[in-house]
Amino acid sequence: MLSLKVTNETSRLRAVVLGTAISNGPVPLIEEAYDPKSIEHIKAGTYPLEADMVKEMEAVAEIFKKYNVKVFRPKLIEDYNQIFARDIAFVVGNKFIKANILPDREQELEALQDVINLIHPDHIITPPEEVHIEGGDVMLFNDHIFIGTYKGDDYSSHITARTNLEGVKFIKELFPDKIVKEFDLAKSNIEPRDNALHLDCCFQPVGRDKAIIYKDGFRDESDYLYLVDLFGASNLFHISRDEMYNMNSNIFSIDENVVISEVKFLRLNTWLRSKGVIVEEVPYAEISKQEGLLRCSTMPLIRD
Ligand SMILES: NC(=[NH2+])NCCC[C@H](N)C(=O)O
Repeated sequence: MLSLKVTNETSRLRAVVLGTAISNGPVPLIEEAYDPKSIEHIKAGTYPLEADMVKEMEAVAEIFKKYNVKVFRPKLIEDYNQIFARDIAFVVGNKFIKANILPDREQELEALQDVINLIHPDHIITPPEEVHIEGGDVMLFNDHIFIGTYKGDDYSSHITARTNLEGVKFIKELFPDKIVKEFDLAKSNIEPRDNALHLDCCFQPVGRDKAIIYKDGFRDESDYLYLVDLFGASNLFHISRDEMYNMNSNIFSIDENVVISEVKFLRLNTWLRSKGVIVEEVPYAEISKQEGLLRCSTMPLIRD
């Protein structure tokens, strides 16, 4: 049995699911893609090659090995995208909450059955159908749960809006002792530079009291100011529109002072090191073409 425990984004990692790029399938048609950055690369003929993405993910697996983190991988589904393990389920405290994910991605959860079998059935939660929620939108910060959502009336026309207000309400009811704060995120089906696909595409805590943030990812300035107030302006690393597009907020913490980051995130990695953080660099630029990065492709099961 697995004793699940996750209460924040940065405590020492012990067990994690890492997605896989093996048998990722052929280049999707534009109408099959479900995020604008993939569409951009399909149109440009620069959609990432499976072999390159497999190499990038193996570099992450190596780092987990170095830090003695137990790694689970999904069972392979032939010709199916299983890179972004983060979104299909998520752990809050000792609960494993199955996501109600985009229908295009539904089969990804079945591939985790071997992991799910190791979890006490009382700790597995299946939300009702009206709840839309994906793990990339759920972020833990000790007594807080942050949730990315989209409050526009045109929610249903945005394939990039993945967590609805029913999802926020569901988490509030499930964890009455937590401070649940939702954030209304900028969405665009066509321009990846104006699209915060999930909360982790524009914000993420790092260390004990710091965070990476992209101001314009928030539709409502008061949501952004809530985080400025909570973390303190001097503890926030602000990223630009291009840095957001390159997914600088989507690094992944192994410990309060150890992160995995992309090798080309020079400005961010320099800031992290200046704060005493050990930065394990990996190439992840090919994966990033699908509008996800390191946090998106990992799902923590146990942290200290
Ligand atoms: N947690 C994340 N930000 N995940 C990114 C997932 C990207 C994937 N292309 C999708 O649209 O679903």
